[in-house]
Amino acid sequence: MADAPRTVLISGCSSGIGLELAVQLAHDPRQRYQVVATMRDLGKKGTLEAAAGKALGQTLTVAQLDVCSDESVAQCLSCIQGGEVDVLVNNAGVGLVGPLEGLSLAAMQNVFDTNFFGAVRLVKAVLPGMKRRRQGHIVVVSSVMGLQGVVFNEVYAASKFAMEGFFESLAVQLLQFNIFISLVEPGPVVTEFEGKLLEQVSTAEFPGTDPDTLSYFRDLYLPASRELFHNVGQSPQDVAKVIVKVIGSARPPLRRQTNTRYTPLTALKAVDPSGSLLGRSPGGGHGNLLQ
Ligand SMILES: NC(=O)C1=CN([C@@H]2O[C@H](COP(=O)(O)OP(=O)(O)OC[C@H]3O[C@@H](n4cnc5c(N)ncnc54)[C@H](OP(=O)(O)O)[C@@H]3O)[C@@H](O)[C@H]2O)C=CC1
Ligand SMILES: CC1=C(/C=C/C(C)=C/C=C/C(C)=C/C=O)C(C)(C)CCC1
Repeated sequence: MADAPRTVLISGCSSGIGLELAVQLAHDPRQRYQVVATMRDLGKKGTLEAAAGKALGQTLTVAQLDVCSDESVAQCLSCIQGGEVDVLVNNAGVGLVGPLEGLSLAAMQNVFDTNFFGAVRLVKAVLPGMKRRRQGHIVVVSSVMGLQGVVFNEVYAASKFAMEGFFESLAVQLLQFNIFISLVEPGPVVTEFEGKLLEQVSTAEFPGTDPDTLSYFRDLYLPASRELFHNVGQSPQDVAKVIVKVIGSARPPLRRQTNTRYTPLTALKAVDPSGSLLGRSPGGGHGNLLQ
């Protein structure tokens, strides 16, 4: 007899990786999953529902969840049968880019509240149940920026480093409960993520930033970043496919990068302790970004 389907709770399913992952899991040919696809604003559920098609109401349900709110998390879990989540996917996330002097502390705190504390809040809510049942899987959509800092992404990278440190630490004590943690580390992915950042940058004035830094950001970083997304950016479908494999694995990996074309950059730390290679632009198109 087939095993009962596993309940998978995913945050941030209004677009991008979360949406694709929810749809792929819900269409699993062996129907191994009951997907609770969540988003903070249910007004955006149309795209997901259309992509889910016949799976909607069968293997996929949509629920409200703002990872920054205790009440919203409690309310969402109370709607899941028995409150039991077998697989939690911490996917919701926001970016922040630009010269540090021009970014407000409130904007930086929002990045940590969403990316780091949002994931911690959800884990605290589902972990007691997983421990009681002595099984579970927590998947974290981290980033290559959780392994390697990137110029003008200081706060976003710090939030992903924080996730890496937190979940790597937690993974050890959970092994005795048969609970696995997997940090998935995509490189650039072509989703609304980049568009949201570019929109934020196009209207931002970055007050208090000197002209040299502003020109470094606008004339060197932004074109190089666009080029990188264009040249090595993955589709959310491809990233979701990797996550589906990780979820389906009998012995899930602690870390999984999704883009082999980006991997050399994440190896810099190990091969170049001097830091002198860090500023070299891939392809040489923009010279050395640090000097
Ligand atoms: N795109 C990329 O290049 C990369 C992305 N990542 C990571 O992948 C994850 C998904 O991003 P991606 O699909 O690319 O981008 P999208 O912008 O398409 O998706 C982000 C999702 O997170 C949601 N979200 C934001 N804040 C909250 C919140 N407080 N509560 C619940 N949901 C929230 C958004 O909802 P809403 O629509 O309401 O804003 C949206 O559904 C993020 O963690 C990101 O850091 C990692 C590596 C690369
Ligand atoms: C590494 C690197 C660059 C930018 C990388 C970027 C922009 C990566 C984006 C990754 C994302 C979006 C991860 C999301 O979590 C530059 C500046 C092009 C050149 C110097 C080396």
